[in-house]
Amino acid sequence: MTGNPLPETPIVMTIAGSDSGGGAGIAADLKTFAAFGVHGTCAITSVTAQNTTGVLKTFDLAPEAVASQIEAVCTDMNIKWVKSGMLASSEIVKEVAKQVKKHRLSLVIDPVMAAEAGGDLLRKEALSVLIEELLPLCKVTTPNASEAGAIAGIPVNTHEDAKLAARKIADLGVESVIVTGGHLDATDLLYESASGIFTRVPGTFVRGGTHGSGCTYSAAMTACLACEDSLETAARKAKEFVVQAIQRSVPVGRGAGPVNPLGKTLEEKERYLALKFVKEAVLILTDSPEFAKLIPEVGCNIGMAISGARNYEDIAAVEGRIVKYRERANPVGCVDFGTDRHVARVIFAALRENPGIRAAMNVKYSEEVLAACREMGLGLSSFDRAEEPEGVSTLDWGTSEAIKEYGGVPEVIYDEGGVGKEPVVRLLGPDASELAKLAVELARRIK
Ligand SMILES: Cc1ncc(COP(=O)(O)OP(=O)(O)O)c(N)n1
Ligand SMILES: Cc1nc(C(=O)O)sc1CCOP(=O)(O)O
Repeated sequence: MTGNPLPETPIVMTIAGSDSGGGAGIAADLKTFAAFGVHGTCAITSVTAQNTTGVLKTFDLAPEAVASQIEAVCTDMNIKWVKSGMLASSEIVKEVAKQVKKHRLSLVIDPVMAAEAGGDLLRKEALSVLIEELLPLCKVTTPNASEAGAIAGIPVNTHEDAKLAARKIADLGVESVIVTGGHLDATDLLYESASGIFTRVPGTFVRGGTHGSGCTYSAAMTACLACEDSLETAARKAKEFVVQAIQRSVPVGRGAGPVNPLGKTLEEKERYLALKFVKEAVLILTDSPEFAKLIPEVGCNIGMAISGARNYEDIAAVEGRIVKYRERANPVGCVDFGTDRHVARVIFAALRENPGIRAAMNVKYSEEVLAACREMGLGLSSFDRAEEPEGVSTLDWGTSEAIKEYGGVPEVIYDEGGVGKEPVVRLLGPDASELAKLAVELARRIK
């Protein structure tokens, strides 16, 4: 075969502790590496018994165990960029310095000292070893304000303090310093010692869900640098990445919620699948000559939600509905997110009861359609528009009423209409393409 070879996947490493709660340390780092599409490897320095409320115990590994892990990976794989996180003890810091020199690694240091929720992660006496032996070997270090203050020996409460601290840290022999701004405001400060230039990297301040954000930020920097981004580009991408990972934090545990580095990747996959299922459904409906007779006067739509859907933008459906034209079903517009309201309300009411029911569509009401549904063994429930209280959304209220009456989400929810309101039958199920097949089968059973 000829043609260009695929670009090599960069291989990176994290030298850090494990967090049993899955929020920080190597868990955050490896998820972040995966989200950036680089191959992540790890050398564990310490096993922490940790959760969202803090660090309960730490079990530091012997320096030889850390060295062995680095050796195993570096003698087998082509590694350039590595990051360090929790280094725990002077002995481990010294060993990591030895390995960085031996394997000529480009190092990003996240100078982890303590966990946000409480618990020391670097012994007091190890700080001077970190300052004297490891920091001079690194390309970039990413302290937060309090870590920058501890290294520089000054309190860091303002941007001017952060600038002074960054210069002092650079004077230790560090090429670039990024004082991350989560504790001051949302702005990070990047200092490049060769040029003496400061660059501000602004971000969005997000409250809560920040456990593991420092680890995620430095892992994102490492991944971007391994992909040959410039320092400033890497700093901007890492900032953007950490903000969206905090925004997607999942509420686990009773304390500081962990960041969710893979949240966006999974959401993108969900969006791809929802679009795919609805597009398949539209093809099934438009390819079937029988289906046209099930299209109501108001038109029909079919929609599917991504998992964890929160608003209309999380539901894919047909823009402008599906209408009957020349005795065939025709989509008016494209399948896209945020295009539908009615079917979306039905889906949201169903999701509240059963998160597995993600798709709905409406079809023409008739006694014959209801009889065919019963014949097919589908579960039916209904609501009466005459009983609708004032100030509610009909479909939100009506679907919930029908679900309550049925004791779960039925496959079919209908209403018999009202003054100026066409009666409608709605089909509900886990995915849009199966619903479309069901609708075609229903159409075949009626005249
Ligand atoms: C094992 C381990 N390593 C590092 C940290 C600190 O992580 P960080 O990203 O700074 O987040 P917080 O813990 O401060 O929320 C850790 N906790 N555990
Ligand atoms: C008009 C209508 N009524 C429905 C019902 O369930 O009562 S479903 C439906 C079609 C979907 O409409 P849109 O794409 O404008 O949200």
